[in-house]
Amino acid sequence: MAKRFGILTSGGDCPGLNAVIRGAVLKGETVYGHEFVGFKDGWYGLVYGDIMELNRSTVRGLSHEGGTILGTSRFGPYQEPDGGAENIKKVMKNLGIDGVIAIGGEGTASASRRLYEDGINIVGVPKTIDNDLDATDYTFGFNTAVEIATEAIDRLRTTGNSHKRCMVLEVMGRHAGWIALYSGIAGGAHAILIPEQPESLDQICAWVTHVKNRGRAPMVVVAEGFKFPDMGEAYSVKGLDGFNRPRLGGIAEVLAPLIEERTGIETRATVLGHIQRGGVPTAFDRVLATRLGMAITDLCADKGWGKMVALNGTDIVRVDFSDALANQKSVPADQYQEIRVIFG
Ligand SMILES: Nc1ncnc2c1ncn2[C@@H]1O[C@H](COP(=O)(O)OP(=O)(O)O)[C@@H](O)[C@H]1O
Ligand SMILES: O=P(O)(O)OC[C@H]1O[C@](O)(COP(=O)(O)O)[C@@H](O)[C@@H]1O
Ligand SMILES: [Mg+2]
Repeated sequence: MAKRFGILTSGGDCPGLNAVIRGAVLKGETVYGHEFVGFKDGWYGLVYGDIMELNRSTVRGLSHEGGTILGTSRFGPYQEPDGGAENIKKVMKNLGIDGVIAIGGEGTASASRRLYEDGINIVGVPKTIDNDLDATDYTFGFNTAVEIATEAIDRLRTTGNSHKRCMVLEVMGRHAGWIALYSGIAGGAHAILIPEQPESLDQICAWVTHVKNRGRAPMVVVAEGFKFPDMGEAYSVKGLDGFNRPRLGGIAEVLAPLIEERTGIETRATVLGHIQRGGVPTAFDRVLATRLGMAITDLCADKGWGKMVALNGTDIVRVDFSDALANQKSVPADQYQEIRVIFG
């Protein structure tokens, strides 16, 4: 019997979300005869039954479009006064929805696990540009973010060289420094600073000075979540997000004047911000997202509630929400050391 599934995108947006939606709807309709709706603005659409129809024609040409046609938010499914599993079950029943497909990061997966434990038919697709979700080798959106950050480094290097300045580029990465590490390696940065590995100002300035003494313009890449050894929390001056977590961003603006003061080298900071999350996904991300979207309809057809699809090597596999949430995927110390030896 044909089934009807509701798709939502939750948390920070990320290039490739639309490709997942398209992959799911195309395969679900073609192979299983399933029907789909989209919940608008993340969990909000599920809690309030705010939906849009999804079918072959509404997902046409979507795989190269950034953002999410469904909208996203940091609204929580248990948010008072109307959230909670019992209300959601009623909404699903009224709309004739047999299962929910939640596309999101670790926050969305935590909420999904809780809903699953409370009796909701729900499956997940991992997304985050930060690439910090365990149980999947890569998340779509990450490759796109790395490409954008690498292009930014290339551009900063030419202007830095012209003025013989030290250039500091800040990229996203709340808990994990994957974007900084990959773009920094690709762009030949002279120092890469990540949340997992505190570095002292003395050490950073020693690298910068060494580069300058060789007649080069120093290029430093820093993740927003980077901390000096004496910092308890990452730098945050922008208040809280919709889920009451500190909004990060701006550590490059702190670091640049410190470098300039300490080394005497003129230094400029650039905060790349949401440019990393916008626009057209790379081919790699479109392929990964489309495959995950198609695989999630197989999971729905098999009633694999409580699970997510994930990339393992070149295969799309199924993992429990709990396994995906057991660990955060941080940059391992040895991978950082591997590149750190050539800093400066
Ligand atoms: N443990 C949790 N229990 C219930 N809801 C949660 C939980 N963690 C996150 N959420 C909800 O899911 C939303 C998406 O999570 P968030 O961390 O913001 O994005 P992402 O899913 O991209 O990591 C949050 O803003 C919050 O409303
Ligand atoms: O400005 P926003 O939308 O609150 O999000 C900023 C955060 O979202 C991210 O881009 C992605 O995080 P999530 O994947 O957990 O949503 C982080 O790198 C960044 O700290
Ligand atoms: Mg998150």
